[in-house]
Amino acid sequence: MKIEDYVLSIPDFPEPGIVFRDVTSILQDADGLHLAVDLMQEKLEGIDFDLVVGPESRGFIFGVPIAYNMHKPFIPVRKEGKLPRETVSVEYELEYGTGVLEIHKDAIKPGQRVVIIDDLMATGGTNQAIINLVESLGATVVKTVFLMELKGLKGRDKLVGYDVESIIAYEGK
Ligand SMILES: O=P(O)(O)OC[C@H]1O[C@H](OP(=O)(O)OP(=O)(O)O)[C@H](O)[C@@H]1O
Ligand SMILES: Nc1ncnc2[nH]cnc12
Repeated sequence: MKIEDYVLSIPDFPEPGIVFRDVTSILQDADGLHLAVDLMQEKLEGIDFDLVVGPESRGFIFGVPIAYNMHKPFIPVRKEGKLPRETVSVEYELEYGTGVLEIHKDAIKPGQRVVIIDDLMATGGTNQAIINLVESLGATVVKTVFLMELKGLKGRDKLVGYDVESIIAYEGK
């Protein structure tokens, strides 16, 4: 089976007009999970990087196995108020809502080369916010790998000049 065959699309979730691309339908199949991690990890072959950053919560699902396989640290980006030590934070907008993302200040050092892993790009707001966090700590984002991308939401317009790849690209929203 191809990776896109594992994804169930749920209309009008979590609100009318959104077609939800359900990553859990990949995860609940052992072959789907392997294929997703392997295909995303392949996109990092030949890339020189120091650590993987992934956002709560679906970014954790793929970020951790890829970091583990490639023997790199994994740095979580979390929603407001969850991290126990000193953080830097940024406001961001989502396809449905707004919020604040935070990262531990001591987790990334100036000059480090960072890869961002997440399940899906919608508006690109989350990725842009993570780039802001990483750059505010003096580090560089060398690549982002998404499993899925909703091209109709034009997230790449926010990420001009950055190396962004996805495994499955949906034409619409
Ligand atoms: O490109 P964007 O418009 O920023 O949207 C994409 C983000 O939205 C989803 O996470 P969400 O914030 O819904 O949190 P979750 O992973 O905990 O469900 C998804 O996992 C991405 O991180
Ligand atoms: N349409 C969508 N499907 C799955 N996750 C999302 N996160 C933001 N938009 C989404």
